[in-house]
Amino acid sequence: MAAPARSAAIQIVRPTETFKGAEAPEKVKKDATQRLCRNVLIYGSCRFQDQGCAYYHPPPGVDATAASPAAATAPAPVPSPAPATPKSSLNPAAATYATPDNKESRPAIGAEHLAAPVFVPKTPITDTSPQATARPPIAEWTNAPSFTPPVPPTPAEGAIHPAGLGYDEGLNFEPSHHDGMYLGAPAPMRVQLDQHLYTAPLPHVATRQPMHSFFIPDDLRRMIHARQEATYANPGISAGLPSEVHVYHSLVPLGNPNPSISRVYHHPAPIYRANSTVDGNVYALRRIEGFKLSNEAAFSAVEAWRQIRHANIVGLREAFTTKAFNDNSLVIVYDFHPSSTTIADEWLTPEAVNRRRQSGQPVPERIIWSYVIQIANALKAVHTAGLAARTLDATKVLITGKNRIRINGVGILDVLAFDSNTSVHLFQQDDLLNFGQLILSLCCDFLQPGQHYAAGLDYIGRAYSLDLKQLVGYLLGKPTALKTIDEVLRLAGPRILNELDAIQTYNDVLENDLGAEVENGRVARLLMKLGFINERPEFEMDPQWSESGDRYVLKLFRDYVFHQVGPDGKPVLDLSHVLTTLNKLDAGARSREKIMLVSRDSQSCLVVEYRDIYKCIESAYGELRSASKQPHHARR
Ligand SMILES: Nc1ncnc2c1ncn2[C@@H]1O[C@H](COP(=O)(O)OP(=O)(O)OP(=O)(O)O)[C@@H](O)[C@H]1O
Repeated sequence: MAAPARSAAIQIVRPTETFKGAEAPEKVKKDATQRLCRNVLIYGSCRFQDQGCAYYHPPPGVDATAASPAAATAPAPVPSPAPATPKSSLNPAAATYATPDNKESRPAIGAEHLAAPVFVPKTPITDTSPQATARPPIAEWTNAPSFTPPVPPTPAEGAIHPAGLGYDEGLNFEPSHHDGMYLGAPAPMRVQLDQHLYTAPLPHVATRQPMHSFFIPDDLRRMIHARQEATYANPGISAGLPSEVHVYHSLVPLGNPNPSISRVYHHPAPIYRANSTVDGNVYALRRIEGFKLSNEAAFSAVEAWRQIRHANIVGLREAFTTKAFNDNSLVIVYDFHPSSTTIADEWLTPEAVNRRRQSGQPVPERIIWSYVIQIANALKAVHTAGLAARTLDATKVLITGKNRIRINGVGILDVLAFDSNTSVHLFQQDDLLNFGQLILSLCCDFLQPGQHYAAGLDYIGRAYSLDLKQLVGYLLGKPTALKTIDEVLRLAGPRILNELDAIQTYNDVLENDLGAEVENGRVARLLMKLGFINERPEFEMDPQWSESGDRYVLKLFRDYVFHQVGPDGKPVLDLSHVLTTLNKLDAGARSREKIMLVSRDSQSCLVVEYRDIYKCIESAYGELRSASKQPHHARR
């Protein structure tokens, strides 16, 4: 086994030789043998220079000071600085080791110390003061069935987290479920972490199981995956479609590739997903088949629509005519909203209507108000810009994500049905009427086309609130100069606050999830660095590179994180331990928390601070990175 480097704050713990052979009480010898801890190291008193606290004390009833007075009374002596190994990034001046031996006679630390029997503390240390009296009798120590991770001192005693391993105020971790020993990780010495480095869920969004709080919630993850698939999935070459249209390529039909004449556009109007060669983004291309431009001025509205960027409107990017489809087509390019549906698909298909009838549940009023407010918001922006939506139809309102709606297909009728003689005010009045009909169709799925809306309003008055009935009645009322979107917003007033509240609460949830993902991203970067370093077969002609120097610490750390075993020898797959540890390491530049790393053969034991492991990673990764940048001839 390769020797670790001597490093600052890496204390190599060596068992005392205070009691040996016949001197050791029988019980203790038996216990030590059972634990594969050679000699009588459990009597050893190991003191750490940095914090002046002891991990380990002689058990009661055994007078360690008789054999080694210095160990019990004096703080750990500081050895003279050991020379650093050339590649260690750590400060050799702080290298020390713990032994109760007289400091004058202590040899300089060396690799041979790593072969010393492993030091495995076996009982909690709750008080390091000499006044401590409430210690268990020796029989309890030696008859302990298995290793019990020590309970760290209270914060007052050593600024150590009282909850012990597996807990963290910031991350709300689950406790570790195993009480067996971690291979090489028995001592959860902790200092308070920098809380700003951890994402704490807000109380009102922290209702999930703690482990789930590490990761993005399932429904959100599924939604994001579905969007990615809808954006990037390649179903192969679509027959009959050109390979390129203007600056767009890789066309994939959305919906019916050969639609009949659209109810809204009065032309066949297929829509395609396509990639832009200009910016690489994905767009939705609406093609109006058989369109012949008769008046250049018809395109004037396109520029006005291009200026409108609104959360409830599908953004229009550009429009052009083309013969790429072997006909005269108008193509209007929109933002692509992957895996979206429409209000018609969601609520007005015969299946959806049947489902509602069977369950006796109409479309919930909460959802209807949300749609009302979002559409009103969009229309306010459109009308304020001196435009009219003209396509407010259930098939042309996209639902993207959770309840977000966007008016789709804006600008198409401005080109198709260009009419410079009609005042935009009339089109805006049409918008309000279409708006009312859309809401009416959602509330009353029994209404037949052409049927008077009075029956619908009656039903709304019974099944929904009077506010909604009043609003729909207003929208469906006769056009007048006073009928405006502003009045609609006034009628919806109090409900707007509910919507605002819902949006902001959802925003909190998403920000919280984002925070967890930011940490996961940092952990992923850390793992990548460790992956570059650990088990590297050879570097700079040195096959032992990843096993020696700072890298040895990283190897032990990797084992500490991932390769722990329980007392029964079974692998411990404790995700909270992995994430806690890696998060601490990521915050490691400032963390003086110590952990104990023990080699697989239990012959080496290192006590290191997270910041030192951090330095080891930075140093080893830095070596790799500078070597990777060297020109070939400059390398050995
Ligand atoms: N901008 C867009 N981004 C992503 N998907 C879109 C976009 N616009 C439309 N879609 C998808 O394309 C599907 C078809 O839309 P389209 O407007 O052609 O519906 P339709 O019911 O076939 O309309 P029509 O009866 O007018 O032909 C929609 O259901 C929607 O899922």
